Amino acid sequence: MVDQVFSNFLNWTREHEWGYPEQFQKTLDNGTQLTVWDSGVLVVEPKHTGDKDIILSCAVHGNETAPIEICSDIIQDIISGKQTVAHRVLFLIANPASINIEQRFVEENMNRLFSGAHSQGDQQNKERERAKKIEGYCERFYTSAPQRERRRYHYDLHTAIRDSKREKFAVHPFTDGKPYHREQLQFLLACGVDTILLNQQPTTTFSYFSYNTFGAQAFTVELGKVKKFGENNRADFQAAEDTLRRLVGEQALSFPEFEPEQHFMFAEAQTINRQHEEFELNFADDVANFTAFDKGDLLAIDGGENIYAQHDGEHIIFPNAQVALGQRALLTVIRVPTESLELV
Ligand SMILES: O=C(O)CCC(=O)N[C@@H](CCC(=O)O)C(=O)O
Ligand SMILES: [Zn+2]
Repeated sequence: MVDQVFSNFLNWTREHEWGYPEQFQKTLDNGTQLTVWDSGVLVVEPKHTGDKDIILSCAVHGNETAPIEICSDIIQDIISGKQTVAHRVLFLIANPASINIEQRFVEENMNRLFSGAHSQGDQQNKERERAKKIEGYCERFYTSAPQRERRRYHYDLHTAIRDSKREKFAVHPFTDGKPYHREQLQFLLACGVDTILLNQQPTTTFSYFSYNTFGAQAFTVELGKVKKFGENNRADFQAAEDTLRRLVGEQALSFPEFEPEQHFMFAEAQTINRQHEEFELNFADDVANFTAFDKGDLLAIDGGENIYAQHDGEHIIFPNAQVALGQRALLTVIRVPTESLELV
């Protein structure tokens, strides 16, 4: 079995879509230790590890294939010795069953199940069980690091359902007053991500969980548009892949000098949760993310209640009228000057 696990970790993971009860280990010729905690859960530890503990996750949504291809390629290059490893890394292929059915999720959107949401209410399903286990793997990974100063990172890689006027963007979890990190903005810029959405309230997303629970620098990173396996133009993702490989493989990353005008920051204006079966968006399915509306424009009708833009230049993100009741059907954001933010 161990040969199967490491010869193609993604394929083996997909064959055991809801988990695998045994662990596997392998030590590479260069001394790097590989430990499989579960299907889709791989810990990589170099012999002399640097000070970063990095989580790279993909397939929280199973039809977002480009991040899965990127993670799989990096994993296989680590196993073959082609990709160097300077820091501890936890790779998570979060929802393999949803990959297998080529859908965003099987029963329930996994990216609404973190920070304990998996155990709230009466509902039980495999995505809830998996989200709970994933929380445990993150805790085990961050807390089993060597006892010296550590820096924690988590990039949760996604692609978006709609086209986007700003192709690559990241969601920064709610900070509750803590400052933003210039180094992270520079890292994301090197990935080709020049646009950051600043959440203004806690969420039950994976990146908020890592940020809030473990103090990790954590982001949901939207790298492009949802496509099927094999249909992604990998050149569109090259900067992101190269930068993730540098993060894993180099002791310290250096970036060009921070220039505020290179970063496009947007603050959450409204989060519109669907409250009624009768819910409609007041714009077409092909209206792209980051399309701007003006104050007073009708955005959605929820059970007879009209929901309007509250600002000029209010940009729509992630519109989806089909979400489950109570879940986010639309996020709106407004541009904020980078200089107005507290940056360290
Ligand atoms: O394109 C869409 O509508 C959804 C893309 C996606 O999966 N986005 C994440 C964002 C998570 C966050 O707000 O941090 C999601 O909706 O789970
Ligand atoms: Zn997603």
